[in-house]
Amino acid sequence: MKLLTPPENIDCWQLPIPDAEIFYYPNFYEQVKANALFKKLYEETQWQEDDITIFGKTYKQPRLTALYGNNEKAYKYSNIIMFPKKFTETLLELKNDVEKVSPEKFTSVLLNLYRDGSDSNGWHSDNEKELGNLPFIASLSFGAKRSFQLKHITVASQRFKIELANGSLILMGGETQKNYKHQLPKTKRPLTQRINLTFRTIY
Ligand SMILES: O=C(O)CCC(=O)C(=O)O
Ligand SMILES: [Fe+2]
Repeated sequence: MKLLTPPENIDCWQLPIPDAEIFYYPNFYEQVKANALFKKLYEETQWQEDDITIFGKTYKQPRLTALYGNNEKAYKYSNIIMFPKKFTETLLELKNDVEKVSPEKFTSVLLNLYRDGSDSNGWHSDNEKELGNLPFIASLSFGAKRSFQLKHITVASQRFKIELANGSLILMGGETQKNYKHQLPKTKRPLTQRINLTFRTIY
């Protein structure tokens, strides 16, 4: 797996990987602001712990989640249906900031809270039909730095990872969700909590 490291002092970096359009902003928020946002999001979010069913067995999802949006449309994945709560002021502020650099506007945000290194998010593409034909996703990270991995769906040798820093933003567009799966693996390193927000359009 190839580690991708952004050049120093860069605002926005396109990941050098084939068949994907991914842009990384290592310092979308400066550290003091990012820390304050972590605390706010941690406290304000109505976190839920869902069960997932895989091959007939039920497990606790290895993270806490929440869905907020400006429409009523439910989001279904891995046998879970989530119904959105109304955007909070904090979430609207973040959506507005992200939309300044994103070519797309968003209806919804899915939040993930990884409580420690044993919380994770397994291999998947964000390709549910309600996200449209070419899903565009903007992903903000706060708190502990975690490794985000990508693997090409048909070319096994194309595997990449990037460390997502506190206050960073990553945009995934074009055919990224068609050609790649991504994951946030468990790690044995002792880690503090991380909050991730993925802004999406749910049609
Ligand atoms: O936590 C992350 O960085 C990834 C989250 C993700 O892939 C998702 O919620 O679909
Ligand atoms: Fe995802």
